[in-house]
Amino acid sequence: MAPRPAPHVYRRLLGYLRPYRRLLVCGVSASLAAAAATSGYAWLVGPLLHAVLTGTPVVLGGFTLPGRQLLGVLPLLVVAMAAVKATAAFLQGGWMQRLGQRVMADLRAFLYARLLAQPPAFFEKQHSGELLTRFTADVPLVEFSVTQALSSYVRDGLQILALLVTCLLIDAKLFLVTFVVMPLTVLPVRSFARSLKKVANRSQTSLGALTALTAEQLQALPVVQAYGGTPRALEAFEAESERYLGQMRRSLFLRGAYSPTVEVMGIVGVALAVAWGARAISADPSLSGRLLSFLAAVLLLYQPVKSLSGTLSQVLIGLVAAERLFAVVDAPVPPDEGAEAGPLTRALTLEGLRATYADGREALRGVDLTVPAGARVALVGASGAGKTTLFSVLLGFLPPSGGTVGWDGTPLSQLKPSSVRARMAWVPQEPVLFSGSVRHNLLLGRPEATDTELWEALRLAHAEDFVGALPGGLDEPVGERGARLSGGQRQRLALARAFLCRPSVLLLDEPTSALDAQSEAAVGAGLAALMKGRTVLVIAHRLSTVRDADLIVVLDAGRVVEAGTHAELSARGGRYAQLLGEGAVAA
Ligand SMILES: Nc1ncnc2c1ncn2[C@@H]1O[C@H](COP(=O)(O)OP(=O)(O)OP(=O)(O)O)[C@@H](O)[C@H]1O
Repeated sequence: MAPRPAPHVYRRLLGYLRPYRRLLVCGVSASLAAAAATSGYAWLVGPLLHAVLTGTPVVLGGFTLPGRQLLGVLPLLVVAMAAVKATAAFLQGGWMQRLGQRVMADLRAFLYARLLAQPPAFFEKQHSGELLTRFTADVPLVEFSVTQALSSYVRDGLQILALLVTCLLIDAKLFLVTFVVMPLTVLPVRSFARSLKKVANRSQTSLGALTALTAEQLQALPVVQAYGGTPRALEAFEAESERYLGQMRRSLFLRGAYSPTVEVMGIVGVALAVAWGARAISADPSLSGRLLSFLAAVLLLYQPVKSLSGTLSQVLIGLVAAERLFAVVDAPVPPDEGAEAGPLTRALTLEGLRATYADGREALRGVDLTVPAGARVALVGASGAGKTTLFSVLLGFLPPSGGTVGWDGTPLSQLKPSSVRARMAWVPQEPVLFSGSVRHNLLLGRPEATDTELWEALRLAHAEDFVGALPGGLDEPVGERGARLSGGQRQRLALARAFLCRPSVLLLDEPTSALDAQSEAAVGAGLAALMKGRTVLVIAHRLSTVRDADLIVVLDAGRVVEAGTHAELSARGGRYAQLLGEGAVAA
């Protein structure tokens, strides 16, 4: 994606505020009150101090107060102003924080929804650990740009504006002398912004790489340990961590140097004002009250200016994070539209089907195949022949690069992908379970299923006995990726999940993992029950499955090279017979 200028990104970020306009108006109003109270201080302090010190009367809101009487009124006024300012600041902080949190929750949910709609190819390009940093590191940075920064913009910005206007009204000439240096501050701010953006981008990328590396090593830790790879894993981690620290050091240096630079420029302005003011007072002593007010306003400017300049550097980092978030959000998502697919009643027809991966590798090179409804078709072929790719195309994960797939005669491209998936159940070779309870795992395909239905599915999958024996039954946690269950138990839960979906078409990658004889028998029985009465496409690894299939399709280098029954193909002595001989299909 072409890089966009930061203001564009910020405007887009602020677009997320739209649903919460009322909160924004409340926050800005409270900021206005706080800014007015602060300027009030400056406005009053000069004449009041002048009156107290010299005893001359002062006119306040139409009342003429004698100088001495002010000694009683002054503390009350100061307390009243402070109370207004504190209340307004409290309300403003609360409202703006709430606003920011809501916006961030929306952005996070939007980002997640976009990720969930992406096909597997998207995740091949980016490491999942790196994508996770978008949530864990980038979102909080953006959060700052919207929550605290927005509060700071409104609060400090209004305060600065109000104090500047106060200064101008107190004495226009003094104002010009003091703030003549202001335009000069633009120069360091601009070059600072450019450098900081560059460094922030690099440090976020480096943090992403660090997270990706950590996630991968931890996920595969038993293998890393078994191969004695822990020292190398630590080395790689430390190297990446060093790179990240280097970027952070640069970023912190830039941020650290920025505020003092702006401060020094401000002090130069104040010094000019004092010099000019001192000369003016020596000519006209009545100006002293005005000068005091003016200096009070300038001093009150210090805090909001400092806060705003700190905010600016954080915002720049937040914008870099926002650009990274938007890059994910803007990645095109395949549309989920088209006619609703009904249950398969006639046939699944593949005509000249081709499929090419993003790297240009053509995995299917013109597959012709008809799977009649209710038939069991076994796919066999050497490793890399294209069996899994065929499943990916049927599931809509990989768009065909040529040819068509017909669902009862309707091209798959005209059907809504999610409705086609809802008619299928896919049981991968390695069962995929999530941390959570047995129930949580089963309900994935049909969230509304009752406990009775769950037990029925478990019975059909030959998993009823072992789930019944678990202390928590359906509520028993299965651990991360089902780590607390045996391989055979995991497989049977995956089968029960497929039962619950009541699929019309079953895509099965037959499990061949080294199960002991007893659990293999249980998994086999569950599989047989699942296949009964359904249209089944099974990547077969066992002879019993192949033998029972209505049709055996032999794939080789992305093409169907043979098709027929076990008896026909065995007798032919072609590729199928060769595969049997090589043990690609085991007894
Ligand atoms: N994501 C991918 N990107 C690029 N090429 C891929 C990808 N997945 C698979 N391939 C390639 O496509 C070809 C077919 O792979 P596929 O996984 O469909 O084979 P398979 O028959 O299922 O093999 P196995 O029995 O070993 O699982 C192989 O050459 C493989 O290297």
